[in-house]
Amino acid sequence: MIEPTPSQKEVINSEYAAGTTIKVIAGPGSGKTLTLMLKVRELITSGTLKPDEVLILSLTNKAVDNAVHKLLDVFQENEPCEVQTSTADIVTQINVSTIHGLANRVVVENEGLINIIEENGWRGLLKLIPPDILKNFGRSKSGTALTPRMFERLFREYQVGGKNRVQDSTMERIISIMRGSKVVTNDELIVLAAKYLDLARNSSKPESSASFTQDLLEKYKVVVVDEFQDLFPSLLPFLEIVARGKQLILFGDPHQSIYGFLGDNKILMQSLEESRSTRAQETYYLFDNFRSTPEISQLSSALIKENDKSVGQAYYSKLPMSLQCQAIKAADSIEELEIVVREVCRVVSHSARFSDIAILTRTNAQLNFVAEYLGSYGIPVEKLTAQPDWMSDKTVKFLSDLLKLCVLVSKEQGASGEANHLAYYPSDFSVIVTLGASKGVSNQALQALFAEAKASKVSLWDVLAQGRLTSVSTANKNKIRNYVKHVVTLMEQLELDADPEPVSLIATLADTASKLGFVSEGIKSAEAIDASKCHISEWLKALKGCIQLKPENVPYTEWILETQFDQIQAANQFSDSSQDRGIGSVKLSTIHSSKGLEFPIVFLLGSSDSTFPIEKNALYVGITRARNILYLSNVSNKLLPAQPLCGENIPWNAGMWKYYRKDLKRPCVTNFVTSSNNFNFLSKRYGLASPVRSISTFAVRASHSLRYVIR
Ligand SMILES: Nc1ncnc2c1ncn2[C@@H]1O[C@H](COP(=O)(O)OP(=O)(O)OP(=O)(O)O)[C@@H](O)[C@H]1O
Repeated sequence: MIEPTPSQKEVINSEYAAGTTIKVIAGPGSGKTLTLMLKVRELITSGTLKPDEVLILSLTNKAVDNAVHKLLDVFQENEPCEVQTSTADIVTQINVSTIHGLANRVVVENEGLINIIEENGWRGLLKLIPPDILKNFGRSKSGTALTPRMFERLFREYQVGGKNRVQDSTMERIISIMRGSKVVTNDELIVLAAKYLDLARNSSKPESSASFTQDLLEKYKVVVVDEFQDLFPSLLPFLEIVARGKQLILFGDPHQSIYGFLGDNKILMQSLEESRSTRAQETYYLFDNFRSTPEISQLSSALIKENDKSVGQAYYSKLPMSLQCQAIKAADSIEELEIVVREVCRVVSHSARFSDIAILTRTNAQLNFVAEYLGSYGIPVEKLTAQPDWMSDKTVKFLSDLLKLCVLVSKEQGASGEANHLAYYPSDFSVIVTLGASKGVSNQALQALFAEAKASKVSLWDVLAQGRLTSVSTANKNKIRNYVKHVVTLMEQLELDADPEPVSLIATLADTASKLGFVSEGIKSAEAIDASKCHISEWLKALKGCIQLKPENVPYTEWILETQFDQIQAANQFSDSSQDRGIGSVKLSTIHSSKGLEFPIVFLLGSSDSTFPIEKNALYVGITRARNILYLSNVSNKLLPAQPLCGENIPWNAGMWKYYRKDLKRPCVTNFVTSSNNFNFLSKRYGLASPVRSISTFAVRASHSLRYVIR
């Protein structure tokens, strides 16, 4: 059990008072996240607040995932509290959410199901633009076809252009399709949610407001925000209204602010603080560093050149590890990765495991290159992303889109006449996305059908279901009839009112997806199929959790779609096991996705192209992820001192390994081998036969160790 330091205790025991603000500023590894969890535990176990009066907000699904795990940990280690409720029950009642997830719940509650546009949505919308217009309208610099991502960027630029923008009929048409089919971007979601909260607050009959919206205004007493330095100005209207009248507790580290491209965090913080009516604010600092060795901490402090305020009295300090940070200098990316492979091999020949190691890059493209390169040596790797992989899996998304289509179409069919004759129908977007992703339906056919629907003022689904297909070719007709037939069967099979059981729900959706010839660009290899199966089973786990959180009067299928942002919390709380996934793999992450995490060994890759150096705060985040060993490769930043970076003979540094094993509570192991036979064996298996660099004794040993660990 961890004993909080005096400064952590001050935060944990700080007084609860409605309308006040508590700000906790602390460096990496100072126990911010832990203190946040202990503070929440204290508020609840002391009886000050009930679990359902606490709202914890994060920016990414991964951070929510992390927070739920940590909450479960801190409540589990607590002595049995007076309230006879199990840990999982208490944690279930605490609302841990992403800001966008919360905004989504408010909007859905007030205007029914909406679509938050993602890559498949942009791809679908792109299919509605005729080729001649597309040609003039947008093209990549290299002249290649417009990708959904490029289209999304153009759309954003157009919207930001405001009143001064030159009207573009295609963009205007896309905007009206989006409005009509309830399709919003993430930024629009925040604005809409703030609008509904404001309406509810000013309503003369508050009891008439929807209950989640009302709860958000009244039920919660404390709003805790983790990583406040990552908040950006467009979140302000929503945050300000959610936190009004409550105690707002903000944890963060301004030096770790790395989302500057979304807007200035300082502007948001200033406006947020000014908007608090009482303006009573207390600021606390945590000065300890439980994570990094003094050698690594020294390097990170040199980078930010801490000012007086943030240099306080540390209560706890680690002993030196007798190893300075390691500098890697390479002529190009290949040489850089050759050195990384060699060093990975060196450390795993000793007490390190592959899972101790993280390789951090600046961009996703670099990350993919590293994954491929290490993979070619047979080194197991695992990519970390800002949200769990299953949430962005294309197959999971398609199945979810199919479900949404069925729910929306059946709602529209059940609606009274007044809902008809709309310019666009909510189900239109789901048809565009699902029909567009099914095999063999051309863009021209989709455009013709859409035009027909608009001319007749009926929904796109009605055009298809009524067989008004005169404007499309015979081949397309057959595909579309096939699509309609399978979707109609799916709607019958799903029995939407009868709350289908999650396993059969997914099985039925998957069966229809295969009959529709759904092709996911991601699924081309056997490995990708395996990964997709794994993602579907994780989704299933989340859906099972969702059932347990569902209010009685909402149909299950609608609940799944409404809460899709929050399923991560359900997946965690109701999971049967908390097994360590991916043990034995080197973690690969962009610096951005590594936030809040720590690893015993970190390789921070720069780039051989020094014209684009890593931004200072990102470099700071990367460096401070390391617990024991830090390699900086081709990181050129003038703010870093030339010393104490140096190259050391790590394998023979016995004192360092002793420290390493003690710190990570590892048994003493030695994997040494000198026989070249092992290398010959491995060189065939892992393609080590003709390495770019000469084969040293280390390579022999490392190869042997690879064999051990991979087995
Ligand atoms: N009082 C304490 N005693 C011992 N270990 C502690 C204490 N407080 C925190 N730690 C440990 O320090 C490590 C870092 O803690 P935590 O992840 O909460 O830091 P953080 O401030 O949130 O870091 P970052 O800003 O990088 O996200 C964890 O391993 C945690 O268990």
